Amino acid sequence: MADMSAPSPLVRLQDIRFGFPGHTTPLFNDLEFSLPAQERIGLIGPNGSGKTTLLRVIMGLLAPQHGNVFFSGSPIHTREDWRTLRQHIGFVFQDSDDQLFCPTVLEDVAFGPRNLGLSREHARTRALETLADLELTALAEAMTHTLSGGQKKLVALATVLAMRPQALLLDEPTNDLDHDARNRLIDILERLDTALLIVSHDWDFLDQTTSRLCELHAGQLECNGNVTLHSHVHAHVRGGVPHKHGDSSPS
Ligand SMILES: Nc1ncnc2c1ncn2[C@@H]1O[C@H](COP(=O)(O)OP(=O)(O)OP(=O)(O)O)[C@@H](O)[C@H]1O
Repeated sequence: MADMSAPSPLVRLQDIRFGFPGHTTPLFNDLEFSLPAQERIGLIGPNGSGKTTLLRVIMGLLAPQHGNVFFSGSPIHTREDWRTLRQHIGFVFQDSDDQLFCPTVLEDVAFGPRNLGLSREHARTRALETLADLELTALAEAMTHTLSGGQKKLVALATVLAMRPQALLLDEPTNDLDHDARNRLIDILERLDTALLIVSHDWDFLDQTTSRLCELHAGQLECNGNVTLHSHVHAHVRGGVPHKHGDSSPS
């Protein structure tokens, strides 16, 4: 019997079917997924399996042909519902240029808080705090278009964190990052208490930042059990990809 006292997951996908127009087979079929508060999930799957598309469905950027998206236990129906979800779930795009559109870094990072209704001054303070947390203060007045790919990625993360989200969806966050920036990102994510859903082909990064893996394969999502005490990545044959598993799984 369901535990009625269990808190609702932050995000839930119920019975999702989605296909792009013109494609004969849907990308997702009867897909189910839950992201509980503070859970850290790595989303893996072959190229073209639909990982980015899944993040876009969660954010309401693509509408499924069937099924429901829930935020904190409530099904999303209206534009206002989507607005609420987007205020609490931050999406860091694969391409930072899709995320950064203001002339300066500070303006970009203050944009989200302004949208949440904070005053200009409060939004600026929030943006500066967020940049300081990420050790990016030196970039505050920089023109966004002059940043390197790695700097843009961290600033894109700052634009989302400035909104104090309950969950972060990150699409291939280590692309464009050199070794130091990648380590900085790992440190930053470790310090957060938000839920995480990270799409990545970087196994080592997922091993360090997440505690469960979900694999997209043939339109379905398969998630392993909790991996909290003992986890490792190895070349276990499941869909031909390495995966992480917990004590309960056979090695
Ligand atoms: N706007 C679109 N219109 C039509 N087809 C699309 C569109 N966006 C993606 N697709 C197709 O949908 C499938 C899934 O794409 P998606 O980018 O979600 O996969 P992915 O798992 O993130 O891939 P990768 O690991 O290569 O980043 C691919 O076959 C892709 O070509």
